[in-house]
Amino acid sequence: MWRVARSAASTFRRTRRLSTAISAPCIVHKRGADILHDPWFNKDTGFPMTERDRLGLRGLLPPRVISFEQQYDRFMESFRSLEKNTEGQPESVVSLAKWRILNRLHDRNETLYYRVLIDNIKDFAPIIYTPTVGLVCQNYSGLFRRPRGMYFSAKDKGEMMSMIFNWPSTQVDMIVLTDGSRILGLGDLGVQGIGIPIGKLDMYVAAAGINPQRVLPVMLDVGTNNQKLLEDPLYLGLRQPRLEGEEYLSIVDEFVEAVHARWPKAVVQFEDFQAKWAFETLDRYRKKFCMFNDDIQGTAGVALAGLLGTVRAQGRPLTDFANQKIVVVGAGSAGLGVLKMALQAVSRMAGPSADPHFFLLDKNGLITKDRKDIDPAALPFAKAHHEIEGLGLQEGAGLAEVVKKVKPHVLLGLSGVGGIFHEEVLRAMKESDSVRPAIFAMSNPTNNAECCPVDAFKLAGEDIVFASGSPFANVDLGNGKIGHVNQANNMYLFPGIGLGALLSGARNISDTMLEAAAECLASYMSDDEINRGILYPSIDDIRDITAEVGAAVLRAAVAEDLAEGHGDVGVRELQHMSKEETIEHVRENMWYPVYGPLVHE
Ligand SMILES: NC(=O)C1=CN([C@@H]2O[C@H](COP(=O)(O)OP(=O)(O)OC[C@H]3O[C@@H](n4cnc5c(N)ncnc54)[C@H](O)[C@@H]3O)[C@@H](O)[C@H]2O)C=CC1
Ligand SMILES: CC(=O)C(=O)O
Ligand SMILES: [Mg+2]
Repeated sequence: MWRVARSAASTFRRTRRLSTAISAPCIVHKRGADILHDPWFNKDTGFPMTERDRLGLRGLLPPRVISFEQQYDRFMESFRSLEKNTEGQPESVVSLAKWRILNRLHDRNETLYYRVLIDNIKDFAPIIYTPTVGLVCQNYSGLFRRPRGMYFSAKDKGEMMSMIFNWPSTQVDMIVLTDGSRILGLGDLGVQGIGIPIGKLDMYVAAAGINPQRVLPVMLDVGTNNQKLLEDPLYLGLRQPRLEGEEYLSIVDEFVEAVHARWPKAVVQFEDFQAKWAFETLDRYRKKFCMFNDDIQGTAGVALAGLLGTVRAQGRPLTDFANQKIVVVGAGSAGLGVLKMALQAVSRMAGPSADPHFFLLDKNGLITKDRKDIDPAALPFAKAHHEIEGLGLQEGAGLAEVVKKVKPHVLLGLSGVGGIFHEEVLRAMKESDSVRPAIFAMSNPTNNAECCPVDAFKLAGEDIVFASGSPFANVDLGNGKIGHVNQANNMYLFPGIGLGALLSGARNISDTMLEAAAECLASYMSDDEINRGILYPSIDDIRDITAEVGAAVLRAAVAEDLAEGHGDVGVRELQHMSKEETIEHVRENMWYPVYGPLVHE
């Protein structure tokens, strides 16, 4: 069950390993300029003379050989000068300029790109991931220079089984798939949503050490209902309304079959699908192959780990989670996923007859059993009349009224609506029944956060525990005190879920595996950190936490008899590994960017 222990010290913390680390030779089927134009193999000026001779590169590069470390420093220098030169310019201009310089490196030399990303993950995650990735998706058609990933459109019906063989890599381990229908809190962005699978897979490479030659970002373009995009002459996607019903599902089915025909053991992460398709596809496929929905399941685990942290921050035993009053704002894929997992945790702690104190609101206010046309997925969390009449609440009550009357321990936003935790709501949280009220403004990107931390600490009090989905700076509370800002983002779990599923060779991803991931994250923080309001590890430790989460998921898959083994490591071997050996096994399987010798075949 839920433990509270500090894990072994980080071994991955901001290590700049020697570029001379020994790496197995890599076979290339190209020569000359073709290699320079292939970011998987390109080393730019870093090709040693022997390799230049071997691969027909002599004369195609300036004569001096530059070391990997020099190339690294040169890139970081240009990045820092860009920061300096763009000082004072609007934030969106600066963010896009930073994204461009990183993207150019990504397009040119993946080894160097992933090395700078891993070593500077805290600075670069906000560029390749939320919030800047949202801006990139919004401007995708204008920013487009060259494709990345694969695009399957409604016009490709009947062709996908052969199209999948157009992907140049022989092996794919990890796929992130979107239909672009709900990109962060930015709505339907159609084909432009491809930026999200790309950003998520960058996090897979950086955090989980998945080999970048084995990842595949995928856009399933079934049209868009975004009128502005349909009218934009530069829009790069299908100019038609979204497919619905069976027509829609037949496209997803065909894609899924094609993927599994070519790579039967690939793990598929569904990302940023609108709620109805997020739930429907999860139900449809989760027992059939190794997939999960990050917004429903990854978010749930991260939120639950944070919620358990807030119980500890109140100085209460974890079992007190069953008594926490939690108001969740947003009844979509993320909000419902969180409540479902929280309900399972309460049932485990207090028994199946437990009566959790959850309150759920959507755009029409408090959801009760009186709601007409209630979403069946929200029904288990809808309040009965007798549960709220004592509080003077009724169907559709507004957020401020609910917070004033419930005095919740936790206010958690997954609504996608920026600023919805306004002054009246935040002041009401000051009257919470908790000694450390918790405010989770989890919507992305930054402008869609339900509130900003400065307002939260100012209006709800300095004792709050605060988390947001996108990164914000800590708040200076004066008198030398700091209001800690946590980043409650599924990035702490999805890389470990995917990696653990992959290395176990799991047939599918069970609730037990997901619970193991959440439990691992929850138990990662020390009491001292929790008391200081720190609920999640620093993103600098993302490889370390991912190794532990991956091992927890792998062990859960083995224990549940879902594992089939991976590569030359069979189930029996996995079964005999201790917890520490499993963590080590996961670490050893993480790819790390170094220039290995290239051999032409
Ligand atoms: N921090 C994290 O790791 C994650 C954050 N998110 C964020 O959560 C947000 C929602 O995502 P989904 O649940 O997938 O979206 P969704 O579209 O499925 O659900 C949004 C929900 O918010 C409700 N809502 C809209 N306006 C509201 C209002 N004024 N008051 C109360 N409720 C309102 C809607 O009725 C709906 O129930 C997005 O901004 C997304 O970026 C999602 C997944 C992970
Ligand atoms: C973080 C994430 O998955 C989202 O905002 O949709
Ligand atoms: Mg998402």
